[in-house]
Amino acid sequence: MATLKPIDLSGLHDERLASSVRAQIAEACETNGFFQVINHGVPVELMDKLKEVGRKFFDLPKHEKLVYAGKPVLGAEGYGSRMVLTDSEPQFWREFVELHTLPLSERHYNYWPQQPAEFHETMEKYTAAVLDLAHRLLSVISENLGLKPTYLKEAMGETQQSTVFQCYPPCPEPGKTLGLPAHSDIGGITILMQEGDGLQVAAANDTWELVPNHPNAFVVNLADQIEIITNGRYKSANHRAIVNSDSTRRSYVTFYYPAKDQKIIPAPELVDAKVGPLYRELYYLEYLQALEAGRAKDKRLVQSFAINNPLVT
Ligand SMILES: O=C(O)CCC(=O)C(=O)O
Ligand SMILES: [Fe+2]
Repeated sequence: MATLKPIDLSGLHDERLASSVRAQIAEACETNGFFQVINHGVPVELMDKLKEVGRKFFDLPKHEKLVYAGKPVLGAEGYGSRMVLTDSEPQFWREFVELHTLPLSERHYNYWPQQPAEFHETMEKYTAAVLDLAHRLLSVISENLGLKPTYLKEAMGETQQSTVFQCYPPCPEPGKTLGLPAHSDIGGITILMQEGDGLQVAAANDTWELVPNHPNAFVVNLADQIEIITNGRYKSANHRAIVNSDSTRRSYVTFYYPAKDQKIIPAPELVDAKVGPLYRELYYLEYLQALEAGRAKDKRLVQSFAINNPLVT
């Protein structure tokens, strides 16, 4: 499992190893689109620094964090918290800060914490390094599919990027809630680092498989728009975050996704001429609207864009 044994990306620069690394990425993408990477080119000191500024922010008194409170609407930015225990629907047990970083015009600095003082500079450096990693991964993934290296990047148009700092405090009754309920990511590709175990990905027979925390590794997962663009060759897997009773867990999640007016189309090269495309064309805005209208409980959101096809489950 590529989530258990991280893929060593340094091999991409070594002629003798590159094809094996590419094959490992292809296999992970075909399995469930979840894998971990090490030696990925993002400096470890920068990863540690982002974790440090995140931790220092969450450790501030509540009233100082509320200065950055976001509005409860889709695509909102800023600080928020939801701590719900219930016997019925899975709920949230988390604090978070969500910040847009790209395009530059979407950086709303009023939501960016002023404390700790190094927050802004660290965010800027970290998200630039993670953007570069996203582009390198998208290029390998495109080539693995027989497409030109820039295919997936271009298919998503002008890059949008945001980072969510997630903080899951200890929970007195972890069986009665979830950090984050099951979902697939709606954008293109997600790059996450975690502190502590708690991320789980859907496995066979309605079970959940832990994505173990490897220090200095990133967890990469493919999201819904990649599923559509690859015409279902690569799936966007459901995942969730569980909580525990004795320690705080944090994760730092960077989303890469299309602009609202970007048209998303299954790559013609990946469409079987006899079967036709498995998903319909859409503008990304329609996807956001479908999300806002509510996810169907028993199916993944991306299935509502499938063209009546039993191959899309
Ligand atoms: O905290 C985690 O490990 C999962 C976060 C996640 O899935 C998300 O933010 O979309
Ligand atoms: Fe997610």
